[in-house]
Amino acid sequence: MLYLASQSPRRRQLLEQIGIAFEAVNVDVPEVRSPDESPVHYVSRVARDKARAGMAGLPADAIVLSADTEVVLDDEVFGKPADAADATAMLKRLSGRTHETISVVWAVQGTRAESEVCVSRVRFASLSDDDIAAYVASGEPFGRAGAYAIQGRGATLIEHLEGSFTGVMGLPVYETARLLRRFGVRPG
Ligand SMILES: Cc1cn([C@H]2C[C@H](O)[C@@H](COP(=O)(O)OP(=O)(O)OP(=O)(O)O)O2)c(=O)[nH]c1=O
Repeated sequence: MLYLASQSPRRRQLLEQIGIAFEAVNVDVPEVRSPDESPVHYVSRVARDKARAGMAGLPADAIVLSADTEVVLDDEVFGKPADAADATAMLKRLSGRTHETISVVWAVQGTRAESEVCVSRVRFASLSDDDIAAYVASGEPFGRAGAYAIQGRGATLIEHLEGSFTGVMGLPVYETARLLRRFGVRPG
């Protein structure tokens, strides 16, 4: 049986989209980057912690899938904005620049643990203060790494994407399907 250790509705929706049967379990792990930790290592570690936390109380042969997504600009990691001021500051930083989104997916079964990394490059249009204020007022930035959602109104802020749309959204489905195949999990 496959379990998705995530409270993210996006991740559940994307896993459903590819026809994989699963049950969702809620996890909540601290997301704190160590000073010397590279962005990819950090994202991977957090995603792996989610899978390990998700294993608690499940049968020994359960397969647990988890993911983490962060936005990276100039080696700085942008998680979810704390409030409107934080969202505004992040969007100002992203405006007119290209950043990376990093998504790492882990599958864990007993002592076996494997991952896939998906890095995309996203170029934002130059945004006016009014554009940013209107977007923050829409509420969409909250709960989203980097204060935007590519699957929502945020799409109007993005000039160019190089990589994986679903990876930016939170669960890179190509990489996820490839990872799950290695554990014998296929669409039903
Ligand atoms: C960049 C971007 C992020 N996001 C979301 C995906 C993730 O839900 C969130 C990043 O936070 P995460 O910490 O990766 O995930 P989460 O806390 O929402 O869910 P869980 O840990 O329970 O799996 O940002 C979008 O929905 N669209 C986007 O374009």
